[in-house]
Amino acid sequence: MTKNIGIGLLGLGTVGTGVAQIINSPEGRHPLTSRVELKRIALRDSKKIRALSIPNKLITEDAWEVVEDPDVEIVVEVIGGLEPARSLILKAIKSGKSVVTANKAVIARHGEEIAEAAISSGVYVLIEAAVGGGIPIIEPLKQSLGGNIIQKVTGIVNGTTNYILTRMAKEGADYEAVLKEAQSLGYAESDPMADVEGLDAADKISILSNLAFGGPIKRASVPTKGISTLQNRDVDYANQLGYEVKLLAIAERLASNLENNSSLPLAVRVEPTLLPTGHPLAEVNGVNNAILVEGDPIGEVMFYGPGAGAGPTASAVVADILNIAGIKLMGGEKTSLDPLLSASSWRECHLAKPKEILQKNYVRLIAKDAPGVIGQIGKIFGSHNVSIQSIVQFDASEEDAEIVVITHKVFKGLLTDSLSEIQQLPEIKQIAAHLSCL
Ligand SMILES: NC(=O)C1=CN([C@@H]2O[C@H](COP(=O)(O)OP(=O)(O)OC[C@H]3O[C@@H](n4cnc5c(N)ncnc54)[C@H](OP(=O)(O)O)[C@@H]3O)[C@@H](O)[C@H]2O)C=CC1
Ligand SMILES: N[C@@H](CC=O)C(=O)O
Repeated sequence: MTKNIGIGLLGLGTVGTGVAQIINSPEGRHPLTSRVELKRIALRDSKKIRALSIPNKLITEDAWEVVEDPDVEIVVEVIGGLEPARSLILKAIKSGKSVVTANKAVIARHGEEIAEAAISSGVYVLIEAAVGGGIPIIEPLKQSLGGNIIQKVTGIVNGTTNYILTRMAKEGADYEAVLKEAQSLGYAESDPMADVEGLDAADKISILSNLAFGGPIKRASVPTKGISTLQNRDVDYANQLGYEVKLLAIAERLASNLENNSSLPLAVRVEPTLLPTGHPLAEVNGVNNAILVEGDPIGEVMFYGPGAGAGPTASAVVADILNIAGIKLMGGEKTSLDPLLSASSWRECHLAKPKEILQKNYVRLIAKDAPGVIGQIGKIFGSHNVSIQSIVQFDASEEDAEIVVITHKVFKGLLTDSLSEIQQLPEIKQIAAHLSCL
């Protein structure tokens, strides 16, 4: 019998612990599970090992020992952050080891460099856990949907913020308290600002966009707005008007026919968005994520499930480990011959200018409660060709009114121009909120 495949685990926190638990309990699982073996595990502080029976000799506080260990054939990177994660991954690849990572931050920024290194070393880098936690979405985009022209990917891809928004909307829970809870459940990033400011979702949509449309975009240029400034009253007004508010990550192609070799324009963004009640993503609650993919000829297909936490994320990491182990046990790696598994880019893509993007909008204005204000607002929108779906007045106080406008789809530039003009009206005190709508 051939020897088992040696695994080097970088990180033994929420995800690393989940991975170790699965590998150490192969009974009842796929037979390949008992053919992979933890050989070395790194964490920063070895006193922090959780309730796991792991022999001391496997543990090190020096992550480089893991990537350099000759018994390690697959390196699993679940330490997070950019450095030393990037350098450890590159070193592992250079040493001929395949890599499995859940680190979307590093893949969104250095994915091209890592993919190129992997191809030239003939090893795999698999990233299923980097987007959607336990939901299979990377492999479906790389393989199962390969025959489609993808039009749009719309996702709830951050479990922490969806958990917070759900608890706030359903129970009126306090933002700070629910965020702490999400941290203690292992959902949040080590710096939870990455979750609540939308950065984690922007990492994930950059990765999905690359897979869906065939080329990388500049991660730093993805327009990103999180939920930290979202106000309860907007969630409340949205609900009254028949919408749910979710942090959506969207990547959409803006051209159907392209001249050969020209760059594909994309609209990619992360922002709190109103979804009509009844939209499939409006029903996705708690830590769950969902990714709706629209393609030709498939139409719409939605991937749904737990988007964060030890078990679901470890499920995706271990699936990648077993994929690679299976190939190795069958007689070796063959990545450079296997473009679908390696997922290298094949086209140039670029982000469209914001003013070229069509979207529906929710705008909340605070105005003096004076006759004719709504008419004036409507007139200005009309003069910029911004068509209004609804305009509703809510009373904020005795003197002030809150006016909520929902527009039809309009170029962002036209909306911005009309809001600048509306802001000059003497009756308008503030443009208090501007969100997009589906
Ligand atoms: N938690 C989740 O639900 C999900 C997480 N991910 C991703 O998985 C990765 C890990 O996340 P998670 O498990 O939650 O993070 P944790 O903070 O819980 O765990 C990180 C682990 O890495 C160790 N570590 C950090 N830096 C080093 C270093 N330089 N050398 C050695 N060990 C180090 C930490 O050690 P110590 O504790 O001693 O500091 C800890 O064991 C991240 O990239 C995250 O984005 C992806 C999907 C879901
Ligand atoms: N912090 C992330 C973890 C999974 O990617 C999230 O909340 O989704």
